[in-house]
Amino acid sequence: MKTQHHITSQRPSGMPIGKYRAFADNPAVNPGLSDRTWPDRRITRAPRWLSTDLRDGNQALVEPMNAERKRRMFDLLVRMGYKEIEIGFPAASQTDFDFVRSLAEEGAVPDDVTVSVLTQARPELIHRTIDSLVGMRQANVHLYNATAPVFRDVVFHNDREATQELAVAGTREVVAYAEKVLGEDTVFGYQYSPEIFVDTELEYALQVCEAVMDVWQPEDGREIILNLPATVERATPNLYADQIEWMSRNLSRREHVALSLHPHNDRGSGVAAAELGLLAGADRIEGCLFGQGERTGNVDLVTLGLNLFSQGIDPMIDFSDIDEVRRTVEQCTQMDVHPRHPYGGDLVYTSFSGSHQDAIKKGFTARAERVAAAGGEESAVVWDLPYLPIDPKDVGRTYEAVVRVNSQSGKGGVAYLLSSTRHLDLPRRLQIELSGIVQKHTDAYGGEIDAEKLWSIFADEYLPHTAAMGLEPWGRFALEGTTLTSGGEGGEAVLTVTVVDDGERKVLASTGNGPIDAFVSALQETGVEVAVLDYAEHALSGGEDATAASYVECAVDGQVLWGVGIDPSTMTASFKAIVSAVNRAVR
Ligand SMILES: CC(=O)SCCNC(=O)CCNC(=O)[C@H](O)C(C)(C)COP(=O)(O)OP(=O)(O)OC[C@H]1O[C@@H](n2cnc3c(N)ncnc32)[C@H](O)[C@@H]1OP(=O)(O)O
Ligand SMILES: CC(C)C(=O)C(=O)O
Repeated sequence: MKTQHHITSQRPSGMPIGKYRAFADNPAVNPGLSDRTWPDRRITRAPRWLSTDLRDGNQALVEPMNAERKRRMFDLLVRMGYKEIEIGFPAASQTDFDFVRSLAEEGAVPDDVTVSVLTQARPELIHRTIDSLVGMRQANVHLYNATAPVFRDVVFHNDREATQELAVAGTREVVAYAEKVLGEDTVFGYQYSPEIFVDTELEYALQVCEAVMDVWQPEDGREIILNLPATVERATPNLYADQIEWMSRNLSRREHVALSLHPHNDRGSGVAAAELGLLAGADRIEGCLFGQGERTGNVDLVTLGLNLFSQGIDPMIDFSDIDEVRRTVEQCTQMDVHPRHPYGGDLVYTSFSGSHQDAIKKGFTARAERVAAAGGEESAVVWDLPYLPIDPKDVGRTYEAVVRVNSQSGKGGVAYLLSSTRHLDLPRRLQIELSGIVQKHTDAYGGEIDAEKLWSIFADEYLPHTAAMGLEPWGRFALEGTTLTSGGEGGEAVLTVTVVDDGERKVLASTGNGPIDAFVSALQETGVEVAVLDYAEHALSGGEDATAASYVECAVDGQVLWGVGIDPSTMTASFKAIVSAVNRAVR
């Protein structure tokens, strides 16, 4: 046999790559830091979060949220613990304006929450925006204008000076109008975003931000939020981190600046960009739950928060009922969260494949032992489970969905499902036998075997006389009753067994070293040769009428196979298990 070392069949795609340029090659946007510090840093605490679900998220919806859906989203964000919430673009529509007014008039914004509203740098829009805030306790106006060359040239037909002047004049207008309109009761703050920051020449972006700061005059107790958006994500996240570190180093009055990130996800690396940007010195992140937002979305606040959680860092946001969060977001946005979405998707804690299920099952067993050794103190034992980066229970998921069985599954998954839903702890060789039986079903019918279906397959195979799932009883033998008396010669067990053998009631009497030995001898009277090879049992529930499960591996006329019995009496459960094995052998 030859071994293959290289795949050599790749060929040029023929796609028009000549149209594109490497972003990193532009020295105006790539600071080319050789002394960057972010790669050696660690994130040790949560940043300030701003949810822009009601603005950037909302403006990206086919059908923007109505007042009722906006309110439901707002209340969710407050419940989860977001302290900065962008509640809309009040100048965009009457719905947005009225929503802001309703929050102000109903006093619906908790004292520790600051709302924010977005506006273009156009006086009439600024006025309308600030008018919406009257009576609000704490509010930020967020003003933006695009600063990147293609926007200056193509969209605004403005040179650098005029673009900077738009930002400066807009800021002046905000300050002047807010002073005129908002009363003493409103704590008023300001945020500026050079939109399309990532494509803007860095020196120029810095210059515009400085000019805006000169108007706002940040100082102690008067911060400015400077938000540096990856309006369209354009490069690998390390480049965004370099840009952020460069800005953070070069901004004057840095101690009065809340340096904010606003990543989008066009290249699918919004989360990575946000995390590297934090390492690079940012203080604050703007995003949306489950990454709603323009095109491929804003950065996902759920993933960012739970990424922190998985590292033992408090996200300062409550994700303990992730399904409720997801349901509310789906209702409000009328968009589905993908089943594979990190942390919140339907399938993200689920394993179908055999080796994963096996490892998870072993992981749960090992963890239970460690927790027991720690005196039952769950949080004293570090989470370290195969394939599960966080404990699904911590976000309100049950363990039932962790393992789902289909044609890719093995014994571990099948055993896990029976154990978690029916509390049956099958011996290893029985797991292997059952897995083969389940595999035949999945091969024949495809699809998933859920817990109910698995139980019906199991009951039909091993418990044919249990009135489970309305299954037809089958099998040569049915056990009607047994009477055990001890005290035979030499302390032998003396047993009377009543069975129905192919429709005929038989009363069999026998003796043996113990009840099982006597039962096997009784069956021999019917012409069946049985030897018990292995035996296991456990209780199924606590209390006086605890039900027992018995598993018996038998050689029946030379054929080795398992039987299962369930009965309130351990002894009867083991007799039933032997009958189960015999019936299976002669089926
Ligand atoms: C990256 C982002 O997400 S930015 C936020 C974007 N969100 C939204 O736009 C949602 C809400 N927007 C709207 O409802 C509308 O755009 C409105 C009500 C604000 C304005 O509507 P209109 O007056 O009809 O203008 P329109 O949306 O077409 O805006 C384009 C004009 O605004 C100018 N403009 C765009 N952005 C800005 C800005 N930040 N500051 C000043 N002027 C701007 C454009 O240059 C253009 O001017 P022109 O007509 O002289 O060529
Ligand atoms: C207004 C700004 C912050 C924005 O939404 C963007 O650049 O994506």
